[in-house]
This record gives sequence, C-alpha cells and structure tokens, in this order.
Amino acid sequence: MLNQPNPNGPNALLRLVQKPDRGRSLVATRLIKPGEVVLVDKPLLIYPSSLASIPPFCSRCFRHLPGKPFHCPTCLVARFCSRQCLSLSHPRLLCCALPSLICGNIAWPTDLLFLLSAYSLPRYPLRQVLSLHSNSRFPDESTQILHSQLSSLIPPKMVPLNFSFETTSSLISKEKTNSFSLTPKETKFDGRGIAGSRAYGLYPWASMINHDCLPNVCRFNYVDDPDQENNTDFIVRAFHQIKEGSEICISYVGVSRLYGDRQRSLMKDYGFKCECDRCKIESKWKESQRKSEDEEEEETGEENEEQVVEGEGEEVNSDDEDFPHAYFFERYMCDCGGNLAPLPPSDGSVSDMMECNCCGEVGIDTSISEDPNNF
Ligand SMILES: C[S@@+](CC[C@H](N)C(=O)[O-])C[C@H]1O[C@@H](n2cnc3c(N)ncnc32)[C@H](O)[C@@H]1O
Repeated sequence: MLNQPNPNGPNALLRLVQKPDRGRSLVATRLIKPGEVVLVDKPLLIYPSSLASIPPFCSRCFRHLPGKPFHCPTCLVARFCSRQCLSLSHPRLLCCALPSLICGNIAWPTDLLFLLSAYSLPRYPLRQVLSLHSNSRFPDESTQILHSQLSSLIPPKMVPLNFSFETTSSLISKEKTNSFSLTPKETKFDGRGIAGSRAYGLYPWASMINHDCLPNVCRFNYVDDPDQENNTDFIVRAFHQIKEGSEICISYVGVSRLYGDRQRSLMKDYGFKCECDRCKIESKWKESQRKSEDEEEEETGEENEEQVVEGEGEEVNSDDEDFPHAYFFERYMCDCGGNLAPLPPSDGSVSDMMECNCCGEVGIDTSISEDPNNF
C-alpha cells in the first residue's frame, strides 16, 4: 500500500525499511542537518477529539471560528471558518449523525466521531488506514456496544459496503496506535500526553515513525498559524545532525518521564518493550527506585502518577557518567515541557535559533557553536 516514498515528493529525505525488531521504519536517505524538515505529511483523516470541539472550531481545519462562521446546510451543526473549508465539506456519515450525537447521551463519543469519519473515507484512504500497524488489543467488550451504537447512527441507505464488526474493531485498534493530536500552541505539555487536544489525525508517513526515548526528530504543530495554509500537516524536524541510513524516531511519550513510567505506557498503549540506548542505561540506573515505585503500586493497586522531571534538581548531573543523555535535557527541553529544535537551515547554514514545539517560543541557542555534531 504505502510501499516507497515518492522520491520527488516531500518525503524524499526518508526511505521506508523493514526492521526485524520493530517492523516498518523510516531511515534518512542522506545526511540531515539540525532543524531540517524531514517530513511534511498530509492527513488521511482528521476528526474532532470530542463533541466539545464542534462549536468553537472549524469542522474542516480546526482553527478558531470567526464571528460569522459558515454553517453546514445539511446538518446545521458543523461550522466552517471560510467558504473554502465549507466547500470541502465534512465526512458524510459524520454530517448525518451529528444532530443525534449532539442531542444524545452517548458513551465513547470520540470513538464514534472517529468511526463515522473513517467509514466516510473513499476506498483507497480507508484501505491505507486499515494497513497501519496495530497492537491488537481490540476487539474488547466495548467494541460490540460501539459497533451497535454506530449502526444505529447510520441510516440503512448510507451503510458503507465494508461496514462490519471486524472492520470497526480493526479501525479502532489502528486509531489507538497511530493517531496524533492537533493541539494549540498555548497548551501546556503535562509530561504524559497533551491536554487540550481539539482534533486527532491519522497520517500515512508519520505512522511509520518508530519510538525512541531519546528521539532525533520532533513534530511541529501549527494548527493556529495564520501563515500556514495547510495547518493540519504533520511537520517533523531534526533536533541535530542525523547520519545517512539512521532511523528517525520520535518519542511516543513525554521525554521527561521516568523509565518505569515510560515502559508501562509503551507496553499498554503500543504493545512493545522499549530497548533503546537510554532505556538500557536507565534499566540499571533506576533499579532500586523502580522497585520501590512498583511495590507502592502493588500496595495501592494504582499506577504511580507522580512525575519526577529529569533535568531538574539533584537527579540530573551533566557530568554523571550514568546519565550520558543529560545533553538532551540541557539543550532540547523547553521550560514548558515541550521540545526545542533549531529553526530550519537557511541557505544551507544551520540556524542558531531554537523553537519549542509546544509553547512556540523562539530563542537563541548559545551552545550550538560548541557542538561539532551540529554542522
Ligand atoms: C506507529 S507504529 C510505527 C510503525 C510500525 N513499526 C509499522 O510497522 O507500521 C507503532 C508500532 O511500531 C512498533 N515500534 C515502534 N517503536 C518501537 C521500538 N522502539 N521498539 C519496538 N517496537 C517499536 C510497535 O509495534 C508500535 O506499536
């Protein structure tokens, strides 16, 4: 399905390869400079994160609505920021179900918003969604109820050809493993996930990016940027130089989370044990602390939600041989909890300005000239 990147397209910097321990992976086709944009990916599908996203945001691009928005003439619920967004319309099954969803008291509205949008896709993009990886946690008991609810929202003459319980289960599992949130800049990163998400998206290439607890790229989200025409594109930039043939990796979890906490999330949400270089070090380094965290959990029967932010206080010492990744926290972590990457190079020169992918602040990077890896 998604066999090879288009060598003339925006994905020319990356090549899709198969790795025995982690499946499909994206690797650099040449040396990548710090701050370079390595991927610009268009969504296969964007859907509201909850019903609360419908009134204040454009149902197409999820920007704030202007004073006089354009209403969908069919459902009268969805609203759009411009004639252009209105003319592109919204998913036909979602349009049909929105009036009932808004009035009803329905469980799992986010899953329903996703399924209604996914089942409205034309055949090829729907097949692309179904070809994404999933960690097969579904179907669970709730999927049967979800599928029945979905059936009740779709009029008989609009039932899609491939509508079935199996497809619904498969779609839900793909969504859980591959969706990315569309989040405004002012949202504070809470270390565990991003609060205040207004929509979610599925992206064909971004879904091929594997995880590393010390990522070499991060995602920039410009949903509210007035200069960004394609504001829902998934933009990935390099933190530092990446050698030809190296895999590009984002972090699926907050970089500042502790070893045990990261491992639990990655296993629960993505079904794998992370064995990256950082985890190999921290699995020894945090042994005693992890034990006490786990014992505490067993006693209370709950996960320990408390966060210790690495990179702050006495836990982190940049001279400490046990913490060779201290550089990442010193250089690429913003005070807000987001990640800092250089602005894209201009005229081939690496920028000395760093931009935060969470709060959007741009500031000078004083350490750049001291690091030979940056050029
Ligand atoms: C969003 S997909 C990434 C693309 C995926 N490798 C594929 O073949 O389509 C996420 C899944 O990739 C695998 N994965 C990602 N990072 C990994 C890592 N560091 N170690 C092992 N498996 C990983 C896990 O199975 C995870 O659920």
